[in-house]
Amino acid sequence: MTIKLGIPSKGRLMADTFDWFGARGVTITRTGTDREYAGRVDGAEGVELVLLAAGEIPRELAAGRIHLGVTGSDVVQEKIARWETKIAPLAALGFGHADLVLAVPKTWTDVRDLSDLDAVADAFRRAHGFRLRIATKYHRLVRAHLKAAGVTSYQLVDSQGATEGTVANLTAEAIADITSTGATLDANHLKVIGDVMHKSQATLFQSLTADLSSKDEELLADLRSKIRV
Ligand SMILES: Nc1ncnc2c1ncn2[C@@H]1O[C@H](COP(=O)(O)OP(=O)(O)OP(=O)(O)O)[C@@H](O)[C@H]1O
Ligand SMILES: O=P(O)(O)OC[C@H]1O[C@H](OP(=O)(O)OP(=O)(O)O)[C@H](O)[C@@H]1O
Repeated sequence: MTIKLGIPSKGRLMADTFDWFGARGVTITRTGTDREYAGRVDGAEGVELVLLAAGEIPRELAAGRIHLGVTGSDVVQEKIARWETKIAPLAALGFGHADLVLAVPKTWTDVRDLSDLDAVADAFRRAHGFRLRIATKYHRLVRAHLKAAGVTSYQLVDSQGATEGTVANLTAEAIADITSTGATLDANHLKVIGDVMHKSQATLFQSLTADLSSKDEELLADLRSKIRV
């Protein structure tokens, strides 16, 4: 019996997660070659490391295939319908900060907030015969935010990467994506409008659906007390 701990398999999110656990006396190390997705956990008994793409950790938590997982709060809320019923946040980890924002061309000087966008979107539809396109991979979060703001004349077009480029490529009029420094938006001549739709950061989550034997409950309680969450 082990507790399965899902950690992002690459990049800053992986390195910062290793540091966060290390600072609490739980040492995570990769084993094998650089390209081998294997590792070990020392300092807590019965914890198995599962290295996963950050974007897949929400699904694994919701399905109960891992007990604990670290990923951005944005991907959990985006990928899992009624996420609170399947996944519980245990601790915000203080890194991986990113804001989900809506952005339009800087040349749209009259558009500063969502009510301006709503007006432009209606005019766009009348002029072009189709709805203004917003490129994003955050469909659920963007739809919920625009619905709450009463914006209806738009369509989402899926973009799984390089989203800020879609406006110059003429496949969208606006984008919704995460930003941290703002450099990518700026380089692509875009400006943020309206409020931040979601403030994301790396978070330790617990699955509410994973099976736990009584031995697992003990292992989990031991790990949680060591990392103080
Ligand atoms: N520039 C950034 N600054 C801070 N956090 C970021 C940034 N880009 C992505 N993230 C965060 O990283 C997490 C993973 O994002 P995402 O699934 O897009 O991963 P990715 O890096 O594209 O990985 P993959 O290539 O494996 O899909 C998200 O929670 C997101 O908020
Ligand atoms: O505000 P900034 O600091 O410029 O960061 C924002 C960029 O970072 C992420 O992209 P990433 O580099 O992960 O590539 P992606 O476009 O393939 O998702 C995100 O999708 C933005 O494009």
